[in-house]
Amino acid sequence: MIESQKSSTENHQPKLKVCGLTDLNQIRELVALKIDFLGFIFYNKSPRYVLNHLSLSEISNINHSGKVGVFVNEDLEKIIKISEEASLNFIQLHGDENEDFILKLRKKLKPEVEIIKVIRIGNQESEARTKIEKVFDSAQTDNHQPSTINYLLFDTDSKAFGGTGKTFDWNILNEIKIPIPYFLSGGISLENVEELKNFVKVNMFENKTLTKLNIPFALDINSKFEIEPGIKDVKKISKFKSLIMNES
Ligand SMILES: O=C(O)c1ccccc1N[C@@H]1O[C@H](COP(=O)(O)O)[C@@H](O)[C@H]1O
Repeated sequence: MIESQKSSTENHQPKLKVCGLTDLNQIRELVALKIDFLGFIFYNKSPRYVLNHLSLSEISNINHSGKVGVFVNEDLEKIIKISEEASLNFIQLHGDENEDFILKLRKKLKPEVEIIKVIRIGNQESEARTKIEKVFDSAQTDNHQPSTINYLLFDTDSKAFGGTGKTFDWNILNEIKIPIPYFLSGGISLENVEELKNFVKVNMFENKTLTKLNIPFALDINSKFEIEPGIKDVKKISKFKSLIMNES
């Protein structure tokens, strides 16, 4: 486990990712706010498609160690090229990428670039469990390195893949053993912040039989903190951060 994973699970304070960024001034404000992860969407069907607004070299010049590129069923060579030219630190696979693809990607990516695999959750706990097990079972049978996937990210299932602003039932995760740190995503907003804090607390104090990793490693916010797609409401993000960090 890398240092950043250790510190977050030990102090139980989830980190924060803001996704769908397209504006350099806003990115500077978020860097000043010490947001842990900055998400850029490289899916051209998204209304937050970053390359309509910023070039790869502009993204590369952003001085931050948590730059996440979000891809949906993208060509492997294209992910590698974008990852290198934009100096990304994390690759978020938000589509139906299979284990074979992920292994090939791992081999071609720079070793320091980490992989976040998204699992889209519907209404069924059993389905969520199967999806998680599938990712890790095949990793073992194929002799994959344990570090092929560094993080999971749970988002609400949808035909649009992501950015729907819809939540799933987080309690589905309560009884599932999640083997690596995860990002919690999907419709997180100021309106469900108390519910969210409660979810984190339940996993911290009541699920003693489960690993501490069941506490989200990071929270991922997006469409519920926007003025329009890709343009964030930085004040709202700052308020959310204070509430989550118990600063107010
Ligand atoms: O935001 C998008 O447009 C998007 C499109 C395709 C795949 C992922 C996308 N965003 C990711 O969706 C989740 C949740 O967003 P929301 O809070 O429900 O709006 C987040 O992880 C984004 O990375």
